[in-house]
Amino acid sequence: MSRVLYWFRQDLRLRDNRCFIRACDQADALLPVYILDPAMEQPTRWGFDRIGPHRRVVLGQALRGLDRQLRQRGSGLCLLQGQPVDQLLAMVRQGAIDTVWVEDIAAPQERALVDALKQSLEPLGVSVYTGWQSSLIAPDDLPFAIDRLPDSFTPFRKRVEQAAVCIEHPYPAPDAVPPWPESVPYPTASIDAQFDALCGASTRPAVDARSAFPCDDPDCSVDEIGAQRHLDQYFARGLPHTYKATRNQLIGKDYSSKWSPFLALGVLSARQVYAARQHFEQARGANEGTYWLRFELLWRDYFRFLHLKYGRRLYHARGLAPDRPAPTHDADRFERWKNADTGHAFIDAAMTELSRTGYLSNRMRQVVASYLIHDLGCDWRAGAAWFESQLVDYDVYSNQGNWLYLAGYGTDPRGSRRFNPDKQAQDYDPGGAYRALWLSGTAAMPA
Ligand SMILES: Cc1cc2nc3c(=O)[nH]c(=O)nc-3n(C[C@H](O)[C@H](O)[C@H](O)COP(=O)(O)OP(=O)(O)OC[C@H]3O[C@@H](n4cnc5c(N)ncnc54)[C@H](O)[C@@H]3O)c2cc1C
Repeated sequence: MSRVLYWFRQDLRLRDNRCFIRACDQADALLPVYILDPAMEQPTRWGFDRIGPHRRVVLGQALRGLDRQLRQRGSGLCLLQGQPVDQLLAMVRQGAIDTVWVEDIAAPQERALVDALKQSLEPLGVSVYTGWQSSLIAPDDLPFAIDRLPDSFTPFRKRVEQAAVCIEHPYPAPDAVPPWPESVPYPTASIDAQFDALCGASTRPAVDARSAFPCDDPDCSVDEIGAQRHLDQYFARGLPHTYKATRNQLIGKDYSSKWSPFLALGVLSARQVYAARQHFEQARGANEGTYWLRFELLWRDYFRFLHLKYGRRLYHARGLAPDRPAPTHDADRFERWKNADTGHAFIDAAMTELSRTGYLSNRMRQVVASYLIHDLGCDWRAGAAWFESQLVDYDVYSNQGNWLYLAGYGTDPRGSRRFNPDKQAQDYDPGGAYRALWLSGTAAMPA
């Protein structure tokens, strides 16, 4: 009799969740667990909450959705709160668990937790298995070993494209999930009540009708069913064909795919997105828009592979460029940036959008990050931490990689990247509609 515990982290889905499928195959009894870690409730070293209100909303949606999927298959989600290793150790004892499965996340804190878990459990005879599954391309399918990953994106993309690397098909969800171990009782309260009790239902942010990704709208629900619905409507409306032309716009729901919140919580896999895109190209034709979506997914992979190659070094103040001067910081300027009070209308509009909605276009992420680092002289790590707190699509790899890249401590061969905010406003908000939307509500504003 094999009793397995599956620890869900950034993979809150059943479809194309290879580690979960393997755990199900192996188990006679299986306990699916998610842990709310109090470390995430601690303020950051920069003095604000590590998880802001919009991130709590999407996490709640994803966990409720996962619980529904599990219940439909005769199981359910065991929601715990506490230090993860302690919690898992207690559940292993209570459930007489012999095997733990968890997705591999190649970021230092996430890896340290798994290392600590192995140290606690392996002496007890409990095996801990990890599996890599968050990239589009499996690392073993790359045309080079990971330590030979090119140090900038373009050669990486070219080599992957030249090698015509094959992308695996997504796996279906398991039809049934093994029952919980008998010694672990199902909770009496619903997952809604548990989540609200643990995370505080009263802290829900107000709905903002201007949002480019209104996470309170049922159409945007960040769970497995919502992800499929979102994907279906995006392709059905032919939006990939216009993606290249619209991707730098700033207002509305459709200028970019808005796949990122689903991917970040893991309610959708990159392979599912890719398969849908392939199907769309076969049925309705490829063009530069469909190509460019693939191109962006390769950026997402690139930051993942950089973590596999460099790990902890990406978290040093000077990242991959130890010979460059260390970042400077000014706490007062940082506060003003974060609170949309810099006096630069384009920047303040974006920082308002971010804190009101938890989403920001890629263009404005680049502009405000560059402004913080290169115009205000602040530490990129403070900016990265603020994005981590706010973004509904926070993804450790993409966030760290993009901030490092803009600060010039990453892999960009051109060194640091400054975006001139006045020119950016002229180019991307020539009529001032974006600034008007976020600074005064509605009225158009001169450039
Ligand atoms: C400073 C900074 C921080 C960022 N932090 C995050 C983050 O925490 N989480 C996150 O998912 N993305 C992050 N990005 C990347 C990018 O801004 C978002 O992925 C994108 O805006 C999400 O919207 P979308 O899904 O509509 O993207 P689309 O433009 O429709 O792109 C499709 C998908 O490609 C991927 N992608 C697109 N651009 C990038 C990129 N530059 N880097 C990595 N992947 C990309 C995403 O998975 C995205 O969902 C950051 C960018 C910057 C400049």
